[in-house]
Amino acid sequence: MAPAKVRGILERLDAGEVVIGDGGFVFALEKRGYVKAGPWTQRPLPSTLRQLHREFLRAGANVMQTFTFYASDDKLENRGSKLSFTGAQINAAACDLAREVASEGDALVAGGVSQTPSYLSCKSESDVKAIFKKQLDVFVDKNVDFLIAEYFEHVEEAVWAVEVLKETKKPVAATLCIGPKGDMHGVSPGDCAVRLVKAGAQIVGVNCHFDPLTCVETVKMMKAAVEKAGLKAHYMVQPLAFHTPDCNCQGFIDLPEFPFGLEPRILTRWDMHKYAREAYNVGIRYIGGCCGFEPYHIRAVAEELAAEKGGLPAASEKHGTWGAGLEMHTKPWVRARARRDYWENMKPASGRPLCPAMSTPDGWGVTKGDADLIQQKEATTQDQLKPLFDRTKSN
Ligand code: MET
Ligand SMILES: [Zn+2]
Repeated sequence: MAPAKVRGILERLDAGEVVIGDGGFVFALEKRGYVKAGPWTQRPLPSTLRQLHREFLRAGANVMQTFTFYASDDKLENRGSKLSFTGAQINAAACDLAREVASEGDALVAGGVSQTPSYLSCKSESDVKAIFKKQLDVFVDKNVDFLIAEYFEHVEEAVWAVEVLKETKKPVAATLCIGPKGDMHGVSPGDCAVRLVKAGAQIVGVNCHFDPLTCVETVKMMKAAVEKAGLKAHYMVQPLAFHTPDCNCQGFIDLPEFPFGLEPRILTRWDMHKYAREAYNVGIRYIGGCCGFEPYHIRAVAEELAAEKGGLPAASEKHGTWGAGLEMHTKPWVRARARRDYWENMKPASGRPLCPAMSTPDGWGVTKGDADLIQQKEATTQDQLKPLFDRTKSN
């Protein structure tokens, strides 16, 4: 049960407050060796999740998202996973853990649904909605504070998700994983946002797939279109913590480094200051992170917005704004870096000889409606992989 005194998401946003989101769970847990890239969510992970939620809370996050990314029954069955847990069990455990940690601070619990293999495989609207409904039943039972439809490449599916989530009467946020070029069917960010608001989402924006400033730019386009249509909404952004200047409309999924070689692209904490300020300046008030975001990235967002938030997060005790914590460093030249203008102007070297600054995205251009994207339940065989390997070689 939610403690009565915690103020809701709309109450906070309506009052003009900044709400800080959490970070990238699937990527963080994959690196720590607890989830597999692709299926991502496959089982409850009590102690690991509790610790990660706590780290984001300590870093200043006001929202604990349930670790339910891709935890719909159709995705869990996907690609031959032999699972010992049902979707309902995984979703319920995720809600309990998020609530346990949220109650340790002033945080809210958000139940999340994401795009489904059923949609990509061209199943009907009612089939896809039934998948969302199953996850939603658990979120209602566990009384999450609000709902997020996140990581949708096609606005049509996101609208279906919002329509289902709305039935609960809980606040609904919707974020697409798109950039300025729009969704995978070519619908512009502005049109996507208008459709989501009309479907009933009170908070709209983007998550994942692109770097922070590209995501902020995309949400700015959404905001302009929603306002032009005479509608009202709150805005939200949860970008990657990777630089993606070379991406096409499919975002970082198309980069050759995805998902196991992205490290050289990670944003520094100082890049995060710039992101947080940009997002705030365009009027976005729910500011968080997605893949690549570690707790220290969220701490940087919270530090940049400390004046607006009315204070620093607990984790800043070990940091000090703009490197102030270096005052006690052993080496004098490092102590000399305990100041804002040093970190604000420092250009980090990549340290990687012979590496290009940018990559060429794969650009297979496969999306919903394309036979190659029909999802299967069986594990992919070597025979099925071979033509894919060959195609990559010829690119
Ligand atoms: C691939 S996007 C993943 C979003 C999810 N909220 C996570 O952080 O894990
Ligand atoms: Zn992500």
